[in-house]
Amino acid sequence: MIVSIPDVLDSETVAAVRARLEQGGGAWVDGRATAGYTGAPVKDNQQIAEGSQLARELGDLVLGALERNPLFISAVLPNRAYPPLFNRYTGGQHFGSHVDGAIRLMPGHGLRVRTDVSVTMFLTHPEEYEGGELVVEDTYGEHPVKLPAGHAVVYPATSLHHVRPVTRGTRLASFFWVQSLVRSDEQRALLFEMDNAIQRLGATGGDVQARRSLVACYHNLLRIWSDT
Ligand SMILES: O=C(O)CCC(=O)C(=O)O
Ligand SMILES: [Fe+2]
Repeated sequence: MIVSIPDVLDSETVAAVRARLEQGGGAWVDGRATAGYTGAPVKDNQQIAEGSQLARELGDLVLGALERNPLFISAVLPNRAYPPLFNRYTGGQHFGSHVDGAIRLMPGHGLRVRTDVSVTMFLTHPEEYEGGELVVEDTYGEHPVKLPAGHAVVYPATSLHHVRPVTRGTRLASFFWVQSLVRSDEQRALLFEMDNAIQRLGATGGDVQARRSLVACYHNLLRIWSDT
């Protein structure tokens, strides 16, 4: 399930984050620093050094905004998140097809995060650069994603994906992974659809008892399918 989450960061916050990243100077390092042995040969970008003060501060801001976003919560059912990273592609840089590693060690914690959901938060406007689409591959084909600054996309970390070459301008983004309460993308998608239907029934003042039964089913499925 690929879900776009609009308006996570407002334009002032995007501008403030970008200003900090653009002054990042020496904090920008070769993106291969965090790539595994299949990702590294196809990865050509830069990232803010993992664990740096800048990545921590801006990462908290991105994560805080997503954790207050009802659509993100409903689609991802987050359990724990890997601290957000920040990347930059320019001058033809790209990231070839790869799958994200299943387990990541949280820097400085010794805690492991199983990567169920991958997140990209766009920080540059689509008109500012050419190319740079995040393309998620699944059994239905290739799905190119290029969203306005401040919008995020979440997609199953099980999918092969790539970022097309940025042939003009610069693409800035934040990206990270979430261990969901529900490991299976199929089960998460069902719960998401059910939650959407429940919200619509609430908004349209539909049958209150039927809605209550659906809410009970939602929670009882979550009880069966979740691990914490
Ligand atoms: O830049 C992006 O949107 C995704 C980056 C990515 O796939 C990764 O770093 O594993
Ligand atoms: Fe990736």
